[in-house]
Amino acid sequence: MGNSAFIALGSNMGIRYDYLINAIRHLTNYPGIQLVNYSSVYETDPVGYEEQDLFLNMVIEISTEYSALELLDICLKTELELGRKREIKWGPRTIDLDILTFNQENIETERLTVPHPRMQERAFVMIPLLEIRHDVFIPEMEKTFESYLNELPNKEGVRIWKRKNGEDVFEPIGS
Ligand SMILES: Nc1ncnc2c1ncn2[C@@H]1O[C@H](COP(=O)(O)OP(=O)(O)OP(=O)(O)O)[C@@H](O)[C@H]1O
Ligand SMILES: Nc1nc2c(c(=O)[nH]1)N=C(CO)CN2
Repeated sequence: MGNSAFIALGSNMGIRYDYLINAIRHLTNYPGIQLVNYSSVYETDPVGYEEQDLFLNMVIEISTEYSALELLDICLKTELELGRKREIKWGPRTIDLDILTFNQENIETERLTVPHPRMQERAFVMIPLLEIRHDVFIPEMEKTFESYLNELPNKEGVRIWKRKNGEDVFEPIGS
Protein backbone atom coordinates (compact mmCIF):
# COMPACT_ATOMS: atom_id res chain seq x y z
CA MET A 1 0.00 0.00 0.00
CA GLY A 2 1.66 3.16 -1.18
CA ASN A 3 0.41 6.11 0.84
CA SER A 4 0.54 6.92 4.53
CA ALA A 5 -2.14 9.15 6.06
CA PHE A 6 -3.15 10.33 9.50
CA ILE A 7 -6.83 10.95 10.17
CA ALA A 8 -8.39 12.73 13.17
CA LEU A 9 -11.72 11.44 14.46
CA GLY A 10 -14.13 13.35 16.69
CA SER A 11 -17.64 12.73 18.07
CA ASN A 12 -19.82 14.51 20.60
CA MET A 13 -23.28 13.04 20.01
CA GLY A 14 -24.90 9.76 21.03
CA ILE A 15 -22.67 6.87 22.01
CA ARG A 16 -19.49 8.69 21.05
CA TYR A 17 -17.12 5.74 21.42
CA ASP A 18 -19.26 3.62 19.08
CA TYR A 19 -19.10 6.32 16.42
CA LEU A 20 -15.29 6.32 16.57
CA ILE A 21 -15.09 2.54 16.33
CA ASN A 22 -17.69 2.32 13.58
CA ALA A 23 -15.87 4.98 11.57
CA ILE A 24 -12.66 2.94 11.80
CA ARG A 25 -14.62 -0.15 10.70
CA HIS A 26 -16.14 1.65 7.73
CA LEU A 27 -12.75 2.99 6.62
CA THR A 28 -10.91 -0.30 6.97
CA ASN A 29 -13.65 -2.16 5.11
CA TYR A 30 -12.36 -0.54 1.94
CA PRO A 31 -9.94 -2.91 0.20
CA GLY A 32 -7.41 -0.11 -0.30
CA ILE A 33 -7.18 0.97 3.36
CA GLN A 34 -5.28 -0.69 6.19
CA LEU A 35 -5.10 0.42 9.80
CA VAL A 36 -1.48 0.88 10.87
CA ASN A 37 -1.78 2.51 14.30
CA TYR A 38 -4.28 4.24 16.57
CA SER A 39 -4.02 6.58 19.54
CA SER A 40 -5.79 6.40 22.88
CA VAL A 41 -9.26 7.89 23.04
CA TYR A 42 -9.34 11.36 24.63
CA GLU A 43 -12.22 13.28 26.11
CA THR A 44 -11.85 16.93 25.21
CA ASP A 45 -13.50 20.26 25.98
CA PRO A 46 -15.25 21.69 22.92
CA VAL A 47 -13.20 24.27 21.05
CA GLY A 48 -14.54 26.99 18.75
CA TYR A 49 -18.23 26.74 19.52
CA GLU A 50 -18.29 26.03 23.24
CA GLU A 51 -22.02 25.52 24.01
CA GLN A 52 -21.92 21.83 23.22
CA ASP A 53 -21.07 18.50 24.83
CA LEU A 54 -17.57 17.17 25.40
CA PHE A 55 -15.95 15.35 22.48
CA LEU A 56 -14.16 12.08 22.20
CA ASN A 57 -11.18 12.48 19.87
CA MET A 58 -8.51 10.17 18.55
CA VAL A 59 -6.08 9.87 15.64
CA ILE A 60 -5.41 6.87 13.41
CA GLU A 61 -2.67 6.09 10.93
CA ILE A 62 -3.60 4.23 7.76
CA SER A 63 -1.81 3.03 4.69
CA THR A 64 -3.78 3.33 1.51
CA GLU A 65 -3.77 2.80 -2.22
CA TYR A 66 -6.18 5.67 -2.71
CA SER A 67 -5.23 9.18 -3.68
CA ALA A 68 -5.78 12.00 -1.21
CA LEU A 69 -8.98 13.10 -2.97
CA GLU A 70 -10.31 9.55 -3.09
CA LEU A 71 -9.60 9.29 0.63
CA LEU A 72 -11.47 12.57 1.25
CA ASP A 73 -14.52 11.19 -0.59
CA ILE A 74 -14.35 8.00 1.50
CA CYS A 75 -14.20 10.09 4.70
CA LEU A 76 -17.16 12.26 3.64
CA LYS A 77 -19.17 9.18 2.66
CA THR A 78 -18.39 7.55 6.01
CA GLU A 79 -19.56 10.68 7.85
CA LEU A 80 -22.86 10.55 5.94
CA GLU A 81 -23.29 6.82 6.58
CA LEU A 82 -22.83 7.45 10.30
CA GLY A 83 -25.55 10.10 10.34
CA ARG A 84 -23.48 13.28 10.20
CA LYS A 85 -25.51 16.37 9.42
CA ARG A 86 -23.86 19.72 8.77
CA GLU A 87 -25.65 22.32 10.82
CA ILE A 88 -23.75 24.69 13.11
CA LYS A 89 -20.16 25.50 12.08
CA TRP A 90 -17.93 23.69 14.55
CA GLY A 91 -21.13 22.46 16.25
CA PRO A 92 -22.19 19.01 17.49
CA ARG A 93 -21.54 16.05 15.24
CA THR A 94 -21.93 12.28 15.36
CA ILE A 95 -18.60 11.90 13.60
CA ASP A 96 -16.03 14.20 12.03
CA LEU A 97 -13.12 12.86 9.98
CA ASP A 98 -10.29 15.20 9.06
CA ILE A 99 -7.30 14.21 6.95
CA LEU A 100 -4.31 15.59 8.84
CA THR A 101 -1.44 14.51 6.62
CA PHE A 102 -0.96 12.55 3.40
CA ASN A 103 2.61 11.27 2.98
CA GLN A 104 4.63 14.45 3.36
CA GLU A 105 2.66 16.30 0.77
CA ASN A 106 1.35 19.83 0.69
CA ILE A 107 -1.98 19.72 -1.09
CA GLU A 108 -4.03 22.79 -1.78
CA THR A 109 -7.14 22.27 -3.86
CA GLU A 110 -10.62 23.70 -3.58
CA ARG A 111 -11.86 20.63 -1.71
CA LEU A 112 -8.81 19.56 0.24
CA THR A 113 -6.00 21.23 2.16
CA VAL A 114 -3.29 19.01 3.63
CA PRO A 115 -1.74 19.28 6.17
CA HIS A 116 -5.06 20.22 7.76
CA PRO A 117 -4.82 24.01 8.18
CA ARG A 118 -6.09 24.20 11.77
CA MET A 119 -4.46 21.11 13.24
CA GLN A 120 -1.47 22.81 14.88
CA GLU A 121 -3.69 24.99 17.04
CA ARG A 122 -5.84 22.09 18.28
CA ALA A 123 -4.60 20.21 21.32
CA PHE A 124 -7.38 17.63 20.74
CA VAL A 125 -5.60 16.74 17.47
CA MET A 126 -1.93 17.28 18.35
CA ILE A 127 -1.91 15.25 21.59
CA PRO A 128 -3.30 12.03 20.04
CA LEU A 129 -1.23 12.54 16.87
CA LEU A 130 2.02 12.86 18.76
CA GLU A 131 1.12 9.88 20.93
CA ILE A 132 1.48 7.66 17.85
CA ARG A 133 3.88 9.65 15.66
CA HIS A 134 6.75 11.74 16.95
CA ASP A 135 8.68 12.42 13.81
CA VAL A 136 6.08 13.98 11.53
CA PHE A 137 7.57 16.80 9.58
CA ILE A 138 6.09 18.39 6.50
CA PRO A 139 8.41 20.33 4.22
CA GLU A 140 7.40 24.00 4.22
CA MET A 141 6.13 23.81 7.79
CA GLU A 142 8.13 26.11 9.99
CA LYS A 143 8.49 23.80 12.96
CA THR A 144 8.09 20.19 14.01
CA PHE A 145 4.67 19.16 15.23
CA GLU A 146 6.19 18.54 18.62
CA SER A 147 7.23 22.15 19.01
CA TYR A 148 3.74 23.29 17.96
CA LEU A 149 2.32 21.10 20.71
CA ASN A 150 4.76 22.41 23.30
CA GLU A 151 3.56 25.96 22.63
CA LEU A 152 -0.15 25.14 22.80
CA PRO A 153 -2.20 26.46 25.74
CA ASN A 154 -5.29 24.68 27.13
CA LYS A 155 -3.82 21.20 27.10
CA GLU A 156 -5.69 20.53 30.34
CA GLY A 157 -8.89 20.39 28.23
CA VAL A 158 -7.70 17.02 26.87
CA ARG A 159 -7.83 13.89 29.05
CA ILE A 160 -7.26 10.24 28.25
CA TRP A 161 -10.64 8.48 28.34
CA LYS A 162 -11.06 4.86 29.27
CA ARG A 163 -13.94 2.65 30.15
CA LYS A 164 -13.35 0.36 33.11
CA ASN A 165 -16.10 -1.92 34.45
CA GLY A 166 -18.72 0.07 32.54
CA GLU A 167 -17.65 3.43 33.97
CA ASP A 168 -15.82 6.35 32.42
CA VAL A 169 -12.35 6.86 33.87
CA PHE A 170 -10.13 9.84 33.08
CA GLU A 171 -6.40 10.24 33.31
CA PRO A 172 -4.60 13.50 32.83
CA ILE A 173 -2.03 13.31 30.04
CA GLY A 174 1.55 12.70 30.98
CA SER A 175 0.72 10.54 34.00
N1 LIG B 1 -7.70 18.03 5.30
C1 LIG B 1 -9.03 17.97 5.19
N2 LIG B 1 -9.73 16.96 5.76
C2 LIG B 1 -11.08 16.92 5.65
N3 LIG B 1 -11.84 17.82 4.98
C3 LIG B 1 -11.18 18.84 4.38
C4 LIG B 1 -9.77 18.96 4.47
N4 LIG B 1 -9.40 20.08 3.77
C5 LIG B 1 -10.52 20.62 3.29
N5 LIG B 1 -11.60 19.90 3.63
C6 LIG B 1 -12.97 20.25 3.25
O1 LIG B 1 -13.68 20.59 4.42
C7 LIG B 1 -15.00 20.11 4.31
C8 LIG B 1 -15.45 19.57 5.66
O2 LIG B 1 -15.76 20.60 6.46
P1 LIG B 1 -16.40 20.28 7.85
O3 LIG B 1 -17.81 20.76 7.82
O4 LIG B 1 -16.15 18.85 8.25
O5 LIG B 1 -15.50 21.22 8.71
P2 LIG B 1 -15.37 21.10 10.23
O6 LIG B 1 -14.82 19.73 10.54
O7 LIG B 1 -16.65 21.54 10.85
O8 LIG B 1 -14.27 22.18 10.56
P3 LIG B 1 -12.74 22.01 10.51
O9 LIG B 1 -12.39 21.87 9.04
O10 LIG B 1 -12.25 23.28 11.13
O11 LIG B 1 -12.38 20.79 11.30
C9 LIG B 1 -15.00 18.96 3.38
O12 LIG B 1 -16.14 18.99 2.56
C10 LIG B 1 -13.72 19.09 2.61
O13 LIG B 1 -13.97 19.41 1.26
N1 LIG C 1 -12.75 19.30 21.53
C1 LIG C 1 -13.15 19.39 20.27
N2 LIG C 1 -13.65 20.54 19.81
C2 LIG C 1 -14.06 20.65 18.52
C3 LIG C 1 -13.95 19.54 17.64
C4 LIG C 1 -13.41 18.33 18.14
O1 LIG C 1 -13.28 17.32 17.42
N3 LIG C 1 -13.02 18.30 19.45
N4 LIG C 1 -14.32 19.67 16.34
C5 LIG C 1 -14.77 20.82 15.89
C6 LIG C 1 -15.15 20.95 14.46
O2 LIG C 1 -14.18 20.54 13.61
C7 LIG C 1 -14.96 21.99 16.73
N5 LIG C 1 -14.54 21.81 18.07
